[in-house]
Amino acid sequence: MTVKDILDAIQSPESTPADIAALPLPESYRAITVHKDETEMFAGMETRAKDPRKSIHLDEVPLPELGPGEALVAVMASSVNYNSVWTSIFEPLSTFGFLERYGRTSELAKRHDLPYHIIGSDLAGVVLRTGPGVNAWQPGDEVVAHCLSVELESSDGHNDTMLDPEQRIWGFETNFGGLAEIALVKSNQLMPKPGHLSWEEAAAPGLVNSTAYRQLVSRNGAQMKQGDNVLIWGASGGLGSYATQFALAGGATPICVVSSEQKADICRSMGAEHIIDRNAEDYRFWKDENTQDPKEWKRFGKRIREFTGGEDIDIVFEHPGRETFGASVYVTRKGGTITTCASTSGYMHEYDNRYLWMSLKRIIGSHFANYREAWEANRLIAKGKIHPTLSKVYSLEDTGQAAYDVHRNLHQGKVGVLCLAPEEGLGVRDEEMRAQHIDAINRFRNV
Ligand SMILES: C/C=C/C(=O)SCCNC(=O)CCNC(=O)[C@H](O)C(C)(C)COP(=O)(O)OP(=O)(O)OC[C@H]1O[C@@H](n2cnc3c(N)ncnc32)[C@H](O)[C@@H]1OP(=O)(O)O
Ligand SMILES: NC(=O)C1=CN([C@@H]2O[C@H](COP(=O)(O)OP(=O)(O)OC[C@H]3O[C@@H](n4cnc5c(N)ncnc54)[C@H](OP(=O)(O)O)[C@@H]3O)[C@@H](O)[C@H]2O)C=CC1
Repeated sequence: MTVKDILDAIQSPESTPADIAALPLPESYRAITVHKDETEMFAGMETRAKDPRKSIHLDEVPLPELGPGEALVAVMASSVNYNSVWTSIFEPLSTFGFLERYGRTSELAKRHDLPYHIIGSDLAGVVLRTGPGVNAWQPGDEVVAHCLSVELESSDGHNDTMLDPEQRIWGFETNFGGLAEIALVKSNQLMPKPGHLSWEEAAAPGLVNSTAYRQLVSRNGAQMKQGDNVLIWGASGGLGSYATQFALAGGATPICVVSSEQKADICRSMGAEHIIDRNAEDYRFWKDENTQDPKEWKRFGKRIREFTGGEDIDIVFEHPGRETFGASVYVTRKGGTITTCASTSGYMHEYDNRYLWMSLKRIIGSHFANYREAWEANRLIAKGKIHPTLSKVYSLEDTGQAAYDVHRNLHQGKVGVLCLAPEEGLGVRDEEMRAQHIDAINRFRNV
């Protein structure tokens, strides 16, 4: 039995769930990996020069054993997230340390501690097998998977599954991720695939959409409400393209920051009216590597006030980190919120704390989304209220190039990867609903 036979069975209109369940599993499959013996390959280089095309490999790997509560999924498509960029450049640290630490926790978790790391934190595909104790999902089910892996043996995570002490991001802090022909997930990561989307469209939103939902909308995040002025950095990027949609759909006013006219046009096409091109307006928040320029914060704040009729920002959707954080804290209104989930430009932030405490602002740390939030975010995609922002699709062989493009900020929205799907556009089950939303679904394509 080969992976090709699995694909044939999935694509055959005659296949029943029983046929999929009866398929023998292959001994090996193709997967995108980084190698443990290469973690020092970029030592001494500046971040920008580290090239994912050199560290990312396409390998034939053995199929992992299926454990209780788990599922093996035939991956039709996946997407590139920035966490795979971090893994591929071994920053801020090598992810093999995460796999070693996980491997020490139990006999079953030892499977993850390997000399190669199969990366990727999104998938759309078909359930092949489920382990003992899995009842809600069957072979043949068409699914997407969110990337929250938890054990839930500690009460710490029982209200909010992100607070589990054994919380991990699948395909980043665990092995057997989604950039592969087959993936291993915990069954509670599975969610129904939205029927109006193709495999690659369905695989695109998962991680970033769920993260933006918690960070901006959820009671665990900024609790955005109607009329809020929301400053969104990278508003046409992975996270930002969903934050912009949430702001617009929720009756808030996004103030979108981008770095080119082309990206400004994308934001306008989503319905945003207030757009700041940070390149054209040439903000220099840092005079040199160690000194910020509050005059530039003020110039930025004045520009925002021009848009809002004098109002300041209720919520900042932060992720660039060091480069922008001082400005983000400054432009937030009295009592407003800065919510942050990342530090792409550097994690040692500096800001003037007087503007935080004297104006009673709050900084909220946010990370991915709990089970429920991930489910709610996927439901919004399935209902056609939020749309994928897929721009370009790569083959599995070209994943290194896809990660390079994301690392160098050459992409728009999300980039997809075809895993088993032989071409784009397959997997749509609800043509009628698709037709209703087709312009929004294609908004980011080939721009
Ligand atoms: C969904 C997608 C998401 C993204 O894309 S996010 C972006 C990508 N992700 C990242 O860049 C994050 C990568 N991860 C990291 O950089 C590291 O992962 C962390 C900095 C988050 C954590 O570092 P660590 O070294 O793993 O954790 P420690 O908690 O510092 O543990 C080291 C030792 O320090 C002890 N310790 C922790 N807190 C305290 C404390 N408050 N007082 C004293 N000791 C402490 C621990 O127990 C442990 O000890 P012992 O080594 O013996 O096990
Ligand atoms: N904690 C979590 O759960 C999650 C964290 N992340 C992290 O968030 C970060 C962003 O992810 P994602 O949105 O998918 O990435 P993308 O690269 O798709 O988008 C980020 C956008 O941010 C803007 N940007 C980048 N650098 C700067 C800068 N120095 N100053 C201002 N704007 C900047 C760029 O837009 P432009 O050039 O148009 O301004 C870029 O397109 C990554 O570090 C990622 O690891 C992502 C998802 C989940």
